[in-house]
Amino acid sequence: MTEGKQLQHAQSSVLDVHTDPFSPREGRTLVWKNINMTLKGQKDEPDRKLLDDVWGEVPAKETTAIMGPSGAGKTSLLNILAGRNSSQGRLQISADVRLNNYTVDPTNINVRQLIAFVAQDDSLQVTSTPREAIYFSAKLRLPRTTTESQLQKLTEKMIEELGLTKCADTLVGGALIKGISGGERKRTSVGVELVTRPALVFLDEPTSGLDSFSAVQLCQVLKKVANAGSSVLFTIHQPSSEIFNSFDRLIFMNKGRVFYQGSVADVPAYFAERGRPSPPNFNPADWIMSVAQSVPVDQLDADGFFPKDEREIGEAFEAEDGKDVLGMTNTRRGIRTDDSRPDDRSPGIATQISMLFTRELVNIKRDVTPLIARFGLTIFLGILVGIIFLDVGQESRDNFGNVQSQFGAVIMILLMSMFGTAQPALLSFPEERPVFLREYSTNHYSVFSYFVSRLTMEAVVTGGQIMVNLLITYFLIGLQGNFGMYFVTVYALAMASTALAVALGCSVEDPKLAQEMLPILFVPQMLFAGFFVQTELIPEFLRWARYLCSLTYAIRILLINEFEDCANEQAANEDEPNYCRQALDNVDADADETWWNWLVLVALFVVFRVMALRVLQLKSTKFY
Ligand SMILES: Nc1ncnc2c1ncn2[C@@H]1O[C@H](COP(=O)(O)OP(=O)(O)OP(=O)(O)O)[C@@H](O)[C@H]1O
Repeated sequence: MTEGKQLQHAQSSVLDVHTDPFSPREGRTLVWKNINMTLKGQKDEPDRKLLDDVWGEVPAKETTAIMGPSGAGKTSLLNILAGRNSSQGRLQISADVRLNNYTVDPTNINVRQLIAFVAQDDSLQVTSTPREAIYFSAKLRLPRTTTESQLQKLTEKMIEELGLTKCADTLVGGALIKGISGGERKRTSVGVELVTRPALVFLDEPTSGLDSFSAVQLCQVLKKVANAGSSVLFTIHQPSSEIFNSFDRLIFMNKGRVFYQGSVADVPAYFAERGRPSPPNFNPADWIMSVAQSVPVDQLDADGFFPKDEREIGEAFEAEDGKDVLGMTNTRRGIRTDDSRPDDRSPGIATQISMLFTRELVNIKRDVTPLIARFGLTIFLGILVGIIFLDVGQESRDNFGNVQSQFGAVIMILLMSMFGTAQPALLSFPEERPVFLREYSTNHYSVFSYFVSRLTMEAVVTGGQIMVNLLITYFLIGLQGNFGMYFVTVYALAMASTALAVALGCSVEDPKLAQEMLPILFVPQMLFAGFFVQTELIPEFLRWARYLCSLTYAIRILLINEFEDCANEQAANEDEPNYCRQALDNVDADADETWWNWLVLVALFVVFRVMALRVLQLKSTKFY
């Protein structure tokens, strides 16, 4: 070969490594023993052993299937190994799990991020297409040196291998948006994980919902991944004989115990030796399933099924000081091997934020109904309030009733903005939670990047919403305070309220529960703001709470903006009652302290945002 050709060859093989999802990789062997899972009985109930001394391994370069009757413990085992199940409540789990013979705690987020996990319920962004979902995963998880053209080629290859070409540009879809079929969604989830060339791949029932052709096609893809060096482990229900014979290894679970473990090729001999040979022309998978389900356990035990763990796996390696499992150094974004170079790092925070922000923009564009509803409602309520308080702001302020109506109009604008912006923020995270947790736990981006991209989007949408609200209400009502001051104050209140809403939203798992929490968000604000009940009438031990209510400060700033001039003018005429001053006094508004109100309003925004970020960080490491 000439020098030029050698160079060309070297360049093309470098390109292949980056564009081929099945390029060779260093494998990892996962070994486990003594996995027990017990459900503690209540009162006199006996304990229930759900997994009993389960042992096994997933060697590199092989596909291992977990099979067994319903309730045998397949999903429990897979979830324990993938760190998605741990002791809680009455459930007690103990396990000795080793990765390359280093003891690991699979629930540790750093270990979880080493495993590509495809869950049964695929949590994909509903407004993305399969092509976009796979590209998003590749872009954020592959080394930052991967070029755009390599990412595109890799994505296309993955789409082709998984038979997704026809639906590559159709939306994934969900409950309210029509999209690709369940099987296509499943294959997209698989593609999202495989595109990063992971060393460990776990899949929970990847073939369920697929037709037989697609199921075979998917198993071939998994086989290719294993051939490239990965360890592949998956649960499966009722495989056809073609699929069954395509696995390398089988772990057959029965009643929480290992019923068979070993090579698929050895299955017929194993059953024959124990007096249960598979009849000719019978799907071996169906046969072993029928033996496991129809023969009493005592009999199976006596026949020599349920093999004991006789492997000599020896002592686990000790992790070195300052290093985590596998002799790896723990870094901010997961575990990195010692020999990983700066170029191997996945993209930084700026790319993560820009990718997330762009996806959110596309999401809004494709699912525009919530945005239309949000702005539509703002316009409707703005017009309603504007008509009810039409020109009230222009009325003489020598009259108590007029000042009271003007006071009411300002409060209405603030309440409307607070409700209209905080409510969607409260509900949005619980809805996005499954996608966020999946992506975070598979190392797509940091919590901080997710948080900043969400905050930026919220800031833009909230700004627009407040502007629309004020353009209608301010002019219809005929308010006299400075318009710019109205905008910044209402905007600051909306951002502080959404900050609290986001903190609450991040702390609950269920969108319905988030809905139930709405009153907590608003009722205290209204109670402590001083316009329903005077502060002096609130029990002393509760008065401190008003300092936490952003509404209190926004009201003061806006009332000063609206009434301060008139309060000073009326003060010149000492014989007349000063209604503007009374309105300000009612809420303890003092023009000399405006800066203080601003300071607290901004501080509340910052404190609630940091609180939300912390809650999100804490919650994101738990994924069961
Ligand atoms: N958190 C839990 N609390 C109580 N029981 C549990 C829990 N998780 C699993 N189990 C019980 O453990 C047993 C094994 O459940 P698992 O979901 O692992 O079975 P499986 O083999 O995956 O079943 P299937 O094929 O039907 O999905 C079942 O009897 C189940 O009810």
